[in-house]
This record gives sequence, C-alpha cells and structure tokens, in this order.
Amino acid sequence: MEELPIRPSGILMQTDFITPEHEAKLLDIFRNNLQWPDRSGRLSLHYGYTFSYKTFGIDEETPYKPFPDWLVPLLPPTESRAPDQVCLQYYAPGTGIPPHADTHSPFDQLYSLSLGAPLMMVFRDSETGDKVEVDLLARSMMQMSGDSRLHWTHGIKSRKTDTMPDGTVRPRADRWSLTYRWLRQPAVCECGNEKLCDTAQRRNGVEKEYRWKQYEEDAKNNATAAGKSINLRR
Ligand SMILES: O=C(O)CCC(=O)C(=O)O
Ligand SMILES: [Fe+2]
Repeated sequence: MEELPIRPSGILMQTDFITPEHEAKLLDIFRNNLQWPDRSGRLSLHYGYTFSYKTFGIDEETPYKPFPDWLVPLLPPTESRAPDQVCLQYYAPGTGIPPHADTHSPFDQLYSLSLGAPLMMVFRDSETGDKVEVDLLARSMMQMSGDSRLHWTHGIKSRKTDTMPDGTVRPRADRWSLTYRWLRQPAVCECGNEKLCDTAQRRNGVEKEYRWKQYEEDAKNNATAAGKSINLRR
C-alpha cells in the first residue's frame, strides 16, 4: 500500500486490490444473494462481531457471525490477524454517510475496500476545518491511519454527482464498501483530541448517551452539513 502524498497524512491506498472479474462476481452476490434491510438510504450488513452503540464495544447479545466464503479473500493481508468486525455497506446514488471519525477507543486499524462505482470521500481537519476530497476508485483498498484516522473526519455527501478537480461532473452509481475493524485492547485511545476522541471526551465528562443521540439525530436528518463532527461510526 502506498501513502497518498496529501493532507491528511496516513491514507494508504492499494488500487486494483482485486480483478474486475472478481469484482463482477462479488457484485452479483451483493445484488442477488444477500438479505438487505428493507429500507432506503445507506444499507449495512455486519460480519464477525457486531458493534454496540450502547456500550461502544462489542454487542454481547448478537452472536458472532462467521465470515462468508466470498469475504475471506477480501480481508486485508497487511495485518497479522483477521479483523474482528467487517461491515458491508451499499450506497445507492444520492446516499452518503455523515462526517465522522470511527470511534477511537474500541477500534484500532481501519480499512475500507470500494466496489462498484467510484465516489468522492470528504476528509475534514477537526482543527482547521480544511477539507480534502479523495476519489475512492472501484477495487481500491484504503487504510486510514494517523491523522486521517484520528484527527480528521471522513464522510460521503448524499448527492447524485461528484465534481472532479478538472470541473467535470461524474454521475454516481451503485457503490458497495467493506469496512474492516480490529479491536483495541485495552479499549482506550491516548490521542487526547477532545473534539474527536471518545476516550478524551469520557475523561472530560462528556456523556456517551449524548453523543449517540446526536449521531442518531444527524443520521435522521441525513446530515451532510459542513462543519459537523460526530464521533461514531455506523
Ligand atoms: O464507505 C466507506 O468507504 C466508508 C464507510 C465508513 O466511513 C464507515 O463505515 O465508518
Ligand atoms: Fe468511517
């Protein structure tokens, strides 16, 4: 994987992680063989352990879901063990994900594989508000580490087109992503960023119930408004 020569630092990218033929087989499985939730908006399916939005750790009540056969060859080979949690998400054109930093304390490494149509992900510096768009090409594996993982938020605008740096407008189409997470032991983060780090916020007395309510509110409003930083992942 190669680090992108941009701010935020820490974005590692491997293009062509799988072949177009392999991707076509996966999209066929995603379209025809999986039981997706029956609703609109971004759709998620969880594998491995399920994350609890109440405890901000593993949901003890949801049994571990073994990785299906199609998922095994898609696990990042750059880590010493398989991830604890994998989330498959479907983005129809016009759907996105609000700006957020994946929760710091329970999770360590974070990877995302893009499949289907490309789209732009927006990174935002929690200190300066600077924004940088990164093109998530089909079949590319991205690792978010360092600043891109801890100190910048990431999100996808809910819109049907993306404007490219040269001004051309690229229509969105069906996109799927796999997000891979590894549990951190012990579940604390020492980065100290009170805006984005749940460990720092907890030490500072910010209630997690409050943060979760805020996230739900934002998700409901499908918030993509600039300047919003929330601290959960879904
Ligand atoms: O769709 C993606 O590539 C990333 C999704 C994401 O940010 C998340 O699930 O936390
Ligand atoms: Fe995320």
